Amino acid sequence: MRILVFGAGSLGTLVGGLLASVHDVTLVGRDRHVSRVSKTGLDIVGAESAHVSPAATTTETGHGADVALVTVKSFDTRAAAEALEACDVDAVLSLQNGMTEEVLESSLDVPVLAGTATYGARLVAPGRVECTGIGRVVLGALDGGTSPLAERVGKAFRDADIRTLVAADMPRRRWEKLAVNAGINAVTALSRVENGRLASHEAREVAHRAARETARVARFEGVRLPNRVAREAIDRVVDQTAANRSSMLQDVEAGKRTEVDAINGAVVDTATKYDYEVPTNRTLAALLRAWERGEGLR
Ligand SMILES: NC(=O)C1=CN([C@@H]2O[C@H](COP(=O)(O)OP(=O)(O)OC[C@H]3O[C@@H](n4cnc5c(N)ncnc54)[C@H](OP(=O)(O)O)[C@@H]3O)[C@@H](O)[C@H]2O)C=CC1
Ligand SMILES: CC(C)(CO)C(=O)C(=O)O
Repeated sequence: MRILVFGAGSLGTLVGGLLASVHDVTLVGRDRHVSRVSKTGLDIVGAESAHVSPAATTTETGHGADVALVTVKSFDTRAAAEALEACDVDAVLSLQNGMTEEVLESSLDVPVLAGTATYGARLVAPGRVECTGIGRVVLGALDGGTSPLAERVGKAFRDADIRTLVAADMPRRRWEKLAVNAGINAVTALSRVENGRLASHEAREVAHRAARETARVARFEGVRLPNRVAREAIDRVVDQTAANRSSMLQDVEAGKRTEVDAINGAVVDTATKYDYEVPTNRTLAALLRAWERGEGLR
């Protein structure tokens, strides 16, 4: 399968690198990284270990693919969609956090698959990516149901030994992941603690409230996500990723822009459509944006 990875940073480089062991992969990323990969190949270290030699470039122009993986940060999704319009790709799969597939679907006239990834990845140097945790990729039709395209892409991932589930209920899974990110990412970023600290702290109640608000908004959108399931998802992920510093905490510690707009901001924006108040998500989004617009970003 020909695979274009648009946004070869941490996650894109890890997933693209693993896929490169059996597929024709092209990484689209920034110059220092893709130049090193082109010259000396890619080292995958940590929980996964490999040396692969995918094609690597700074521009997507002129590249075709059976599927393009979108792995830019959520706030770069519209630019990614505009770039992919100029490419000859037959399908798109987002592995991003946040509700980004709608942006891709509105801009591109190819099928958009929904995806979530719980692998941990960190680009440690140009040409070198660390797998910080083996998780799973879950992918499927954006609106749910079975999809021969999703089955083909899922097989391609499994053929590369990537733990992959093809699911027919992506709407619910997306909203459940959003509830997890809305609760854990913002709370750990603002309190500067790893995920596991929430297990024994009153801040877990804040995460639960953000998740419950997200579940209510999901139900407004016609997605069956009970409050209990959202709350249990928070507790499960806090337990399973106890040592993780969430991606939002890592962004804050690095002085980088966060994905708050596509996470807590998306909950607020969607709730507003239904004239429904989500005070916890609104507060978390406001505090993170205040940090971003204050002294936060370097
Ligand atoms: N890292 C992880 O462990 C996981 C990440 N995710 C999600 O995956 C997504 C990506 O995260 P992550 O990999 O950590 O982020 P990164 O910032 O490491 O990767 C994104 C990369 O895309 C590059 N990029 C953006 N626009 C372009 C462009 N037009 N052309 C070429 N390169 C471009 C960025 O460069 P620049 O920074 O210079 O703009 C950056 O190197 C996020 O939504 C995140 O929440 C989900 C699960 C796990
Ligand atoms: C699930 C969780 C919270 C794991 O850290 C995550 O997706 C992230 O950090 O963005």
